Amino acid sequence: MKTLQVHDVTTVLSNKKILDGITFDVNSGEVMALVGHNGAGKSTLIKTILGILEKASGQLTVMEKFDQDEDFLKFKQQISYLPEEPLLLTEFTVMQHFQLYGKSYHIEEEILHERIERYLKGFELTDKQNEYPEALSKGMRQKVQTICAFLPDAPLLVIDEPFMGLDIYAIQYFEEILREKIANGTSVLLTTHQLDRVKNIAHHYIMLQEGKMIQTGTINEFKTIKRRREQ
Ligand SMILES: Nc1ncnc2c1ncn2[C@@H]1O[C@H](COP(=O)(O)OP(=O)(O)OP(=O)(O)O)[C@@H](O)[C@H]1O
Repeated sequence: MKTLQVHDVTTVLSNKKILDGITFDVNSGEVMALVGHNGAGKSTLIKTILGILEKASGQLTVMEKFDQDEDFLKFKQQISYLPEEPLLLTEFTVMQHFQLYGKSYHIEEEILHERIERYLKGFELTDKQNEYPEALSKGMRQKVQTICAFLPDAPLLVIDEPFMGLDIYAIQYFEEILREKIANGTSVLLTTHQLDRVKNIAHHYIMLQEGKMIQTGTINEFKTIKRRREQ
């Protein structure tokens, strides 16, 4: 099953082509890493897939049936997103954020509570569940945002720079949950500046440069290229 199909996607911002003819698939249970220098177009690609930015042309399909142009709501419900910086709502407590995600993704009440309890414990946030974001540290806010992204069983998980702001224990727990999800068939599309940190999770990579795909392959191929360059 192709969880995500990106076909000839072009994005134009301020009359400039920021993404140019991007085409790739992510299969179920597969992890795709987007790499590239600052300004290569990684965030633009993610925002275009999520519909935060409008594509100028091309086609985006999830689960081989939900087209971004035809049924945006269904398309979006198949995707869970973890941004690089937490996007929490100041007027909602930690628990209220989780309930909001539960409602948006139609998560069964019992399952939702089980997951909330498990992730709060894993990220050592149980005593913070009734706090508002302003009472949390930056890392704690990122943990809350991570839990929000982990709660749904969405087939595609999009992560902008994983592990951002998390301590070593939180990174270990993050990886544990991520691996569990991947083993259960979740596909992951992530961006990273440090492929070394995700080389044991990712299966494939795409290298972007000035909005174009200049290289793609398996992570093992990437490691070989990198080694050759370093020799
Ligand atoms: N709203 C905008 N209007 C015009 N140009 C933009 C806009 N947003 C981004 N860009 C340009 O698009 C290009 C790609 O930016 P993008 O943020 O996608 O890169 P990135 O690969 O995510 O970089 P980084 O690694 O620094 O996060 C850059 O040249 C940037 O200046």
